[in-house]
Amino acid sequence: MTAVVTRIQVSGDRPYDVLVGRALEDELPALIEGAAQAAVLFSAPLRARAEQIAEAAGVPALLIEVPDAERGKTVEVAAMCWDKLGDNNFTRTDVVVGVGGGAVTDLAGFVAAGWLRGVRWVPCSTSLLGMVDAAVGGKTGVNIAAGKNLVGAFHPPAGVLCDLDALGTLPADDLLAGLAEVIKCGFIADPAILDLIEGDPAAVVDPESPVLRELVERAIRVKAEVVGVDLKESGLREILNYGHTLGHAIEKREKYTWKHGHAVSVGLIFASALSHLSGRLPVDVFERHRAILSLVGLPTSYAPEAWPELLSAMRVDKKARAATLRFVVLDELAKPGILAGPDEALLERAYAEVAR
Ligand SMILES: NC(=O)c1ccc[n+]([C@@H]2O[C@H](COP(=O)([O-])OP(=O)(O)OC[C@H]3O[C@@H](n4cnc5c(N)ncnc54)[C@H](O)[C@@H]3O)[C@@H](O)[C@H]2O)c1
Ligand SMILES: O=C(O)C(=O)C[C@@H](O)[C@H](O)[C@H](O)COP(=O)(O)O
Ligand SMILES: [Zn+2]
Repeated sequence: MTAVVTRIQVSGDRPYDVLVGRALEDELPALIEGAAQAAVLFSAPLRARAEQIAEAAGVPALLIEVPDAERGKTVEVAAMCWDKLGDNNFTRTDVVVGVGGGAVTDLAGFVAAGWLRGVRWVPCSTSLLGMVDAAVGGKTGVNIAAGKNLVGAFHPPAGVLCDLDALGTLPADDLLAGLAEVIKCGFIADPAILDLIEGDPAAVVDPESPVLRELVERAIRVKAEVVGVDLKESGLREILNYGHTLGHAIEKREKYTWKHGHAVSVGLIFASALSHLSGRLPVDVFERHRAILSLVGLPTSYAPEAWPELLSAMRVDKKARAATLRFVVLDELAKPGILAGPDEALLERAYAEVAR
């Protein structure tokens, strides 16, 4: 039987496809046509897959190993990669390939965006979170001391490969992290996602299950529709940041040792509490957040004493405008909006829902 490949188009000035399927490495040569060489960025756990992808590229490939997870998402690591491209005479027709989870593909995209002011790149996503979110939409970047993803560029890829075979080796906790972004998509745009998870929570953590594939494709479609009309986050794209204002603050406080998806999970409780306590979101939808995130085993609470530090970290969130904090909230299921400048008492009451 021929394996089915699903192609989801992302529109925009330079449209591209997100491919979901199995054994997708043979799709790479078409995406990098005209390149004389490829730089394949990867971290240690993905060495074997990176070598396989480098082999399939059909052009000489420079393998560049970077530190794993958030340790690789730094300006210093990006500079190390640029030095290697320079040493190997990378020109504008050459291509950067990222093989890994969201951390490696965010870095690879940033390296590509900076090199010669922008060369082609292809994320070969290997984590659930990467497939449904990080590899799609052209947000690339690194973390700095002041906060998460504060330096980066919008630089859409030439195409995205989401090879479901990779999920077979993904640690269970990282699969869970990806589910947080899938659940986010359920609340902001596609409630069928929530029904699927609530209907069969065991299937959603089985890398072989058709339910997981359906969730991957649904979440990608949500993201593709949004970034296809608002690449640079001038409006609509902000909805993808639901749960992230507090989530990023937690990641910073934890010195990036918490998984992004776990921090977003706590952030979703906070954002839904803010939505409800500001009189916008009915209580049942608010409570559904805690229920579904707990059902799959994601965290829903965080340290009570952390609030002052988190509030200060949230002030450098990209959605803030001058001193005004802005949050993505829900008015009802699948109806996101913006809450600008909530008073501190309201923020504290929402945090009490997290700190319990
Ligand atoms: N650019 C965007 O739009 C966007 C969207 C969402 C998240 N992100 C970023 O993505 C990052 C999180 O991504 P993540 O959850 O994939 O974490 P990650 O990239 O840190 O990967 C988590 C761990 O899983 C390992 N791993 C990945 N795939 C594997 C596989 N198939 N087999 C074995 N091990 C594997 C990695 O080596 C790492 O140790 C964060 O930095 C976040 O800010 C970016
Ligand atoms: O693609 C987006 O836009 C998102 O907000 C998706 C988020 O899940 C993702 O974590 C993104 O990297 C956050 O972007 P940031 O601009 O807040 O750093
Ligand atoms: Zn995210």
